Amino acid sequence: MASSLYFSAPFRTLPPSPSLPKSPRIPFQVSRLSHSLTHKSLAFSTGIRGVSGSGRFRLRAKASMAEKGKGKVEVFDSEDDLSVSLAKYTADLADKFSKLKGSFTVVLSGGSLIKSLRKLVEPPYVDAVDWSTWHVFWVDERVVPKDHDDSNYKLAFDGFLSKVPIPPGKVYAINDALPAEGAADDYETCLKHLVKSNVISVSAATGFPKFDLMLLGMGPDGHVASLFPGHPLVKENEKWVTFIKDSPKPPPERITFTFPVINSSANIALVVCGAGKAGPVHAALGSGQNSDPLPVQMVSPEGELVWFLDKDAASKL
Ligand SMILES: O=C1O[C@H](COP(=O)(O)O)[C@@H](O)[C@H](O)[C@H]1O
Repeated sequence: MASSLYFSAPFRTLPPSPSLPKSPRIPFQVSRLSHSLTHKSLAFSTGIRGVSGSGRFRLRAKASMAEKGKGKVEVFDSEDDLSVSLAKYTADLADKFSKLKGSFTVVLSGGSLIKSLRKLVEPPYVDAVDWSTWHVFWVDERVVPKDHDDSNYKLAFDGFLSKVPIPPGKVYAINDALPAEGAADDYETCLKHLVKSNVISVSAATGFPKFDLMLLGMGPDGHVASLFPGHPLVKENEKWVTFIKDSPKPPPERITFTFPVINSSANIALVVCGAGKAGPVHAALGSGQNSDPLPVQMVSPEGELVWFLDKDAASKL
């Protein structure tokens, strides 16, 4: 299973793996590629074939991927298979951090990511996870009321948070009564309080908050959070949380974590599905180089980066 690469201790409260859904990951070949990518000294240039339910595809990796620390790459036959593995990965990390320090700080995106978390709110995880230790944040949020259809909070509440017993006081939504700039400042102040009270760790390397896990989606243009290609916000390197009033994707007003915060994370999962996103995935993981990197290419955490791709998103690799 993917998670066995991370932890030697099994997730004790869960049933033994035979009763869990079988690993849907396109097996072995991709797993070997993934493993190799974590070894920076390993120089290789290889074409790797995997056979999925619906045909043959090819993954190609070069030494430069490993050297640049592009992370581990997991490719799944379908989005459904991906969601099974993402649930286990998230539950394992929650278990690890909760045992280590009594809490688990997790940052959500909006968009399709929330649907891909659906297996986490089903058995066995819904009953086995200790939800009381979770602290939930948003990597970006649209400046709309919390009950608005564009709200990332509403999306997460409807699809995830309303189904699990995370204490409401540990779910940190933005203040939707404030305009964009005020909401960003307010959220940053909230994070600073939580750092002071040791709920959120700090990166010794950067001084920015260090979340245990960020679950990031990616748009078809290669944006992550609300950091869009070519927008000056991608270069923000002092603020923790900033705002945008001219988002190319509606709604225009949003707040977003900055790259120094994103990249101080202990773990990042980049969850990407669909052929419409294959181009940016190729830009990030393929062998070519572009002079003006897409935001997704700027995701480079001090901890572990794992790509969860369905085979359509990986189709250009
Ligand atoms: O606007 C946003 O888009 C991205 C990507 O969304 P997706 O539906 O294409 O997966 C999302 O990660 C971000 O949180 C959201 O505000």
